[in-house]
Amino acid sequence: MPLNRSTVLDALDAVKLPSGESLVARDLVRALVIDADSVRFVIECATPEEARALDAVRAQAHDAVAALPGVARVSVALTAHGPSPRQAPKSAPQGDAPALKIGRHPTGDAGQGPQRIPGVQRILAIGSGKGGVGKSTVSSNLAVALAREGWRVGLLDADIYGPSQPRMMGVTKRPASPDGKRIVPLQAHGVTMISIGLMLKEDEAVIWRGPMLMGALQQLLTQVEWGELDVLIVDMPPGTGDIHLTLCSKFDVTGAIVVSTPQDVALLDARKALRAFQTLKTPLVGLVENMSTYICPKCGHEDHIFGDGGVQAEATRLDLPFLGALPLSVEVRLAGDGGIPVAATDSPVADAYRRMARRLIDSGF
Ligand SMILES: Nc1ncnc2c1ncn2[C@@H]1O[C@H](COP(=O)(O)OP(=O)(O)OP(=O)(O)O)[C@@H](O)[C@H]1O
Repeated sequence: MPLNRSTVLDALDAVKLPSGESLVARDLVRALVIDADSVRFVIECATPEEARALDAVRAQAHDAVAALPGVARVSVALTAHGPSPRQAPKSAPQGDAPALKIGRHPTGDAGQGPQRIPGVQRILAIGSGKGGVGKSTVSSNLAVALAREGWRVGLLDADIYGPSQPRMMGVTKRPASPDGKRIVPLQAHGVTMISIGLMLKEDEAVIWRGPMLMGALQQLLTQVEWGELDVLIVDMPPGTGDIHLTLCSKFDVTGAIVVSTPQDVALLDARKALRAFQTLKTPLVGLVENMSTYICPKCGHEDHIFGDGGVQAEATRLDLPFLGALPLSVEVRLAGDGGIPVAATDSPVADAYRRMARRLIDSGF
């Protein structure tokens, strides 16, 4: 019997949960990677409590796969979608940083051209001209909205100097690195994610420049076990710099989205970000207007406090798709701070993200 995805899933189908259902029938198996004689996968539970209760199941799953002909190594990680209900995520990562040195000089691939990541269909960079316009908020919510539309989504927080995805996605667990080389990503709200913020030791400041920064990004892209993904969203640092250069020149980036608020000054900066992606020959997938209108939570009155329709007009001027406008809403901020992105809720803003995700999928980018 050849070792492949279906033989592994058949073996896992025989592993039963305490409820009597199989692991496969409950759809808990994620990020299955078969690499020659080694098999890796993740059992993703709904809550940390459920994950803790399944430790014995994890061991049975390990043994079931290890018993298959041709398997020499098995690695099984047990993760949860997100934090327990009612438990606010703590901002500092819990536990020790993984035994993996992150941050190094890039390894050479001179002359090979842009690299693809095995199993990853598309890489989508999300950038902005300046900080604070909501690029990370849009990245996490779009990731969740795409996952809710059925896509297999990865999220890489490449905002090296200000990683905010652990807080926004409610993840505080350290990623594991069983062999000091591969990094097992985390799961939250249906999204496979990693952030440089989860990889660093306590109090370790990132003071890297140039090559070290490029090497760290290269490690996160190539050493994380992303599994099969329809899209890997990369939350870029604001502005333009070494991370942009590395991502867009060394990797086969399918497209970029630029987020801006409607003010003229923000748009001026957004133009710089657009030009940087164009210079790097990264196709522009579209523009997003964040903090578009303000809806008063008390009276429902809608105000264009940062101006009106500026990003849409810019998209028309540049002949680029306009992917949508998102309101300035306290609910968005509270959701982000609480580790449950608004797109994971049933708020009207979640609907705006759902429409944006649909537009993106339908664009066939
Ligand atoms: N539509 C919105 N309504 C209300 N608050 C928002 C909205 N979008 C973002 N915010 C809040 O604004 C702050 C900045 O957002 P975010 O971190 O996403 O910006 P950013 O562009 O990624 O900034 P940086 O790159 O500097 O990290 C956060 O507190 C976030 O919760």
